[in-house]
Amino acid sequence: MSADDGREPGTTRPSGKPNHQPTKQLGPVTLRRQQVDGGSTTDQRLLDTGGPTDWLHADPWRVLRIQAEFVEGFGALAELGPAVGVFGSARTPADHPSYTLAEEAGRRLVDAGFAVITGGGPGAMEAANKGASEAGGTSVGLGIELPFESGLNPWVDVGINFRYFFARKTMFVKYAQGFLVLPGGLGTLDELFEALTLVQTRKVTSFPVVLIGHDYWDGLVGWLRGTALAEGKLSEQDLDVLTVTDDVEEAVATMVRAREGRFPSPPPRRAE
Ligand SMILES: C/C(=C\CNc1ncnc2c1ncn2[C@@H]1O[C@H](COP(=O)(O)O)[C@@H](O)[C@H]1O)CO
Repeated sequence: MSADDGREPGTTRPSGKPNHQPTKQLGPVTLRRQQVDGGSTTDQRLLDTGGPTDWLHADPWRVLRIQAEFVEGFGALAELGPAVGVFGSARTPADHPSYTLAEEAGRRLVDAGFAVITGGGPGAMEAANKGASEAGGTSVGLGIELPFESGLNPWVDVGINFRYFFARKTMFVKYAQGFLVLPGGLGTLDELFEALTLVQTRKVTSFPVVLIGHDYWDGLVGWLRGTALAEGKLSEQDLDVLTVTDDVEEAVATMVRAREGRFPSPPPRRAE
């Protein structure tokens, strides 16, 4: 519909075409015949609170929610400073050695000047947030809306709740300079392999990934080297960023070294 034909945009128009079928123009999208919703106007649907709400959940509108997640995430984390992501099982109980290691990791990372970013959930995430918060550092939780809602753990001091995994995952890799990965299941493996893929494809550079716990991770690393690498499915270089240790202090030292490599002292200012 043209803007100068005297009719409200997006409403029914006699076109002169067969049967004067209603036409609706939504930006670049044209709808005709039964695709046009019952001839109601935009403001009518806005004010008619009893009306159908399906449009709220339509994919084109979902884009705005997705966009909002990026805007809110970028806004909340813009001034975070150097940070490390800590990942691990949501099911790690508080009396498990992995919980203690995650807590120690959170604390040591803060002592080394890092903010700590986790998935904001229970288990290893909670432990890392606890260590970071108790050490007086910045304890970030990027939560995810799940059908079995567990909410942000109580040790998250800066929390954002995401609906979309992909928006949340962007925040992890954008704001963390490396990952410490404790024993975990599918969620942890997803986060681990996303980081390795982004390094392999040079989407992120200088991004150390430290797996904590030889007993848990050696089998996986052995398979990556003995099968995936041996059969040419990845290259030695792709695994260069990956180390395994039982020593949290060493894991944090790896992050510090990477930070020093990535952020050398700034060049002297030029005289004006
Ligand atoms: C399973 C339970 C709660 C799940 N709650 C979560 N909250 C936030 N983030 C989560 C949650 N579950 C998984 N994640 C993400 O995946 C990683 C852990 O997954 P895993 O399969 O447990 O290894 C973790 O790093 C999060 O980013 C009930 O307790």
